Amino acid sequence: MNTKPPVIEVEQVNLFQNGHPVLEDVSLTVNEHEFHAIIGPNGGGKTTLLKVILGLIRPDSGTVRVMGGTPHAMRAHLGYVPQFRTFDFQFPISVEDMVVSGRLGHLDSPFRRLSHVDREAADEAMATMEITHLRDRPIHDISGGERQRAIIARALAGKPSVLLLDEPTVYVDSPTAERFYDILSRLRETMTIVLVTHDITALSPDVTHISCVNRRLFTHHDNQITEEMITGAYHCPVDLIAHGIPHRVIPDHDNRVFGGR
Ligand SMILES: Nc1ncnc2c1ncn2[C@@H]1O[C@H](COP(=O)(O)OP(=O)(O)OP(=O)(O)O)[C@@H](O)[C@H]1O
Repeated sequence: MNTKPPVIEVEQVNLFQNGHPVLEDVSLTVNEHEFHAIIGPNGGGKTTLLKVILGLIRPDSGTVRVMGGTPHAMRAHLGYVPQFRTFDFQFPISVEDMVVSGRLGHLDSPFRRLSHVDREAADEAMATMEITHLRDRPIHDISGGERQRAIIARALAGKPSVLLLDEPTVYVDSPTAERFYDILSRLRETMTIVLVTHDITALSPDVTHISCVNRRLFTHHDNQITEEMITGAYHCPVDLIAHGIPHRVIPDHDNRVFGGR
């Protein structure tokens, strides 16, 4: 019998921002080695939900547990890849400097210098993300796909058990996204992956579970996007055409249905 607690357990979370509900009665369970995609429209609450899981935002009610503990106590197990646009790629550092900065959360004292253990973890992360050959290049001087792999390597340098990614494929073309998903599928052998995206056409076929969030959360316990989930979360009628990789067509919004937000 598996007695391990779920990797992530969100129970009946409600959260308001400026008096407006952003998450309403949200519950989500993610188990070890799942590749869980959270989809939903812009402004649906995807980033907020990730920040609640990370312990960066406290919900107004409900509970969040990470590997049975509080997000704060378990933060060393969490690797976070924020949205691409939050990084300043004009900053004058090399790819290696950027990746090794992912070790800073592991320094037990502000006076401890980076050790060979930190350097080795950064080397391993660069090898995993296939960017070792770029290590000395300035981050402003590499392509969008290479930058994307560098920010993920930075999260991997912390040796997380869970990798949480916010819109990781938003600035890359589809061959680059496919290569990136191959790497994520390999990573799932050693960690749990949670990915949020508004782009449901770009989802990996290796995703094991899909949830759809638009203030409320709808979960489907396999990797199919159902019409119910999309209609419930996007508040619009949707025709779904499945070809292994889910595809969808969203007709014009019906304002009578859409009026909710
Ligand atoms: N700090 C904040 N103060 C006020 N409102 C906020 C704050 N953070 C988020 N919101 C609001 O909460 C809602 C959800 O935002 P969130 O960024 O979580 O959505 P999202 O699904 O990640 O969107 P996107 O796909 O555009 O990144 C939005 O209406 C947003 O304006």
